[in-house]
Amino acid sequence: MLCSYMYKMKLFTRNMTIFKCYYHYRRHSHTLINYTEYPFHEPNSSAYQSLVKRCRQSFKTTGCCYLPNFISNKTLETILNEITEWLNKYGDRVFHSYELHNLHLQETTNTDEEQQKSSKTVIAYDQIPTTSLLHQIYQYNPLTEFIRQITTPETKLYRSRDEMGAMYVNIYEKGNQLNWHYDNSHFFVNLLLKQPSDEGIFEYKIQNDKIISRNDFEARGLTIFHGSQYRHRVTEIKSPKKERINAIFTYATISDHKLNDYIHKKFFGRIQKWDINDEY
Ligand SMILES: O=C(O)CCC(=O)C(=O)O
Ligand SMILES: [Fe+2]
Repeated sequence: MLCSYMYKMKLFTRNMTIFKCYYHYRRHSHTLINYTEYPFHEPNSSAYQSLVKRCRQSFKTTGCCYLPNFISNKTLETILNEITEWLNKYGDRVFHSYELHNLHLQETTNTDEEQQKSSKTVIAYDQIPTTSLLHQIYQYNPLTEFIRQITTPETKLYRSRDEMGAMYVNIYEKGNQLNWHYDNSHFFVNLLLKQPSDEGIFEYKIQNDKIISRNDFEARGLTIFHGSQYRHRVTEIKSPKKERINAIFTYATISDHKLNDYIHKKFFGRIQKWDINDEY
């Protein structure tokens, strides 16, 4: 009797262990982020701690921390399908921006100033459904905490509250580029979703105007870049069949960060918030 009871208990414990392993596997294998390389779910682990250290060091000394294979192939595929769906639905209501600007992304005022030409298509935050994978990644608290530890470990960091600029998707097609500039925000976080190997390349200038060309950047990679300190650009897409797609995640050290109407008009082509419910 006792023996049979103990046997059942043993079986139960074994099944529980199998279930726990399976649950852990499901949770962490079929999720958004590549948890094997980026163990955000185990912030106390030495693997996580050394990732933070390495990335912080790289951001501080070179202005750039690049995390290849940040999301899985499956996540990428779903995100790209979602973007195609939005583009089909929204048609020409996404913003195609054409800009002449100076190095600080302002309108050029005097004729001596070098004029920079930029153009791209933008899907704004209020056009991105809350159910989308991009939204889930942006809203993932451990990612925000990681970004804080890399960029501003001495202060708090919040996701932006801006209706259009908190997170947005940039699409560069033939003739598009983002010319040399410094960002208004301290840094940017960029999830690459499509990257041709030889066009639409992210470049930045370091000491003595030396240009660093990041030909090594690939779709699925995440970049944290000190855009207020380093002049940077995305080179022109020249071929008709190539495109570069990326999502920008915006953070701020204040809890209610919002852009003004002028910036909304300039970068998103409108002042009025998009009512996503009207479009479905
Ligand atoms: O699209 C990129 O990779 C760079 C974007 C950028 O420089 C910016 O949003 O300020
Ligand atoms: Fe920038």
